[in-house]
Amino acid sequence: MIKIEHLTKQLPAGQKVLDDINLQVHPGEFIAVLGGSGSGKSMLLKCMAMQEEWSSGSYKLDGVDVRKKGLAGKMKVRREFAYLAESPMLNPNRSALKNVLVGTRHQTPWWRMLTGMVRNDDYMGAMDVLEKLGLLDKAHTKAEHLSGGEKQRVAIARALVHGAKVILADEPVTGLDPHSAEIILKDLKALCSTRGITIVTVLTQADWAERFADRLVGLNGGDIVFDITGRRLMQREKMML
Ligand SMILES: Nc1ncnc2c1ncn2[C@@H]1O[C@H](COP(=O)(O)OP(=O)(O)OP(=O)(O)O)[C@@H](O)[C@H]1O
Repeated sequence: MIKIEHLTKQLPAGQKVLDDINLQVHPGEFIAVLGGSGSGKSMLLKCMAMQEEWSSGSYKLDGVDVRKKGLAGKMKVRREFAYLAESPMLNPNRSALKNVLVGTRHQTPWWRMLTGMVRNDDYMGAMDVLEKLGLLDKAHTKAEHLSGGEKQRVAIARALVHGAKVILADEPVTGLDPHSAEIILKDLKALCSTRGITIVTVLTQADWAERFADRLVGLNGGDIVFDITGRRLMQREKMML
């Protein structure tokens, strides 16, 4: 379980971007983070990924306070969590398959990053995941020739192949056509139910969140203004964002 207590993120200029955030996330949950522009959604995900320093607060993963563990704690988060940026960081000159296999800096030994060498078992595992995400026919296509939605799915496949237990996805469907957006959200949802993967995702459109998420967390000005079971938002709740 992920337990965040009193997370505050203050910028050097003094502005509090996140203010006393308390959040518990259970394994296999699908949480959508909603909020207006500048409400702190991306910062929350980056703090959860430990890509941003916390100003204060405690961060426990299965009872272990990772902030107190220093570098070892950060490495645990980097190993177990995958942070998916809005535009996935793929090597444009490598195929979808190679991007999945080679992984990112924190997921892969340096020699594999350099040489791109892989073992047969890894190859089969990656093809398996690509197939499950409907990308088998794109496995050998260079990343630069993939659509935005396909790139997102390659990033999801990469996270899975490298053993992520938690996926933090920042606006994974922004800019995609409705069909591609639906495929991605269905894939993410299926990962929760079939593999017990935990998903925390920023969604800018409330209707996607209402349809797919188990829980809706609303942010405004760095505060959580609601934390409710996934359902249609009431007008009053929409006004809080
Ligand atoms: N590195 C930074 N330096 C200065 N200000 C920052 C930095 N990162 C974030 N901020 C500020 O913190 C606030 C929250 O940013 P954040 O990116 O989390 O917003 P958001 O809710 O994701 O917004 P959007 O939907 O527009 O992406 C904003 O006011 C933003 O300008």
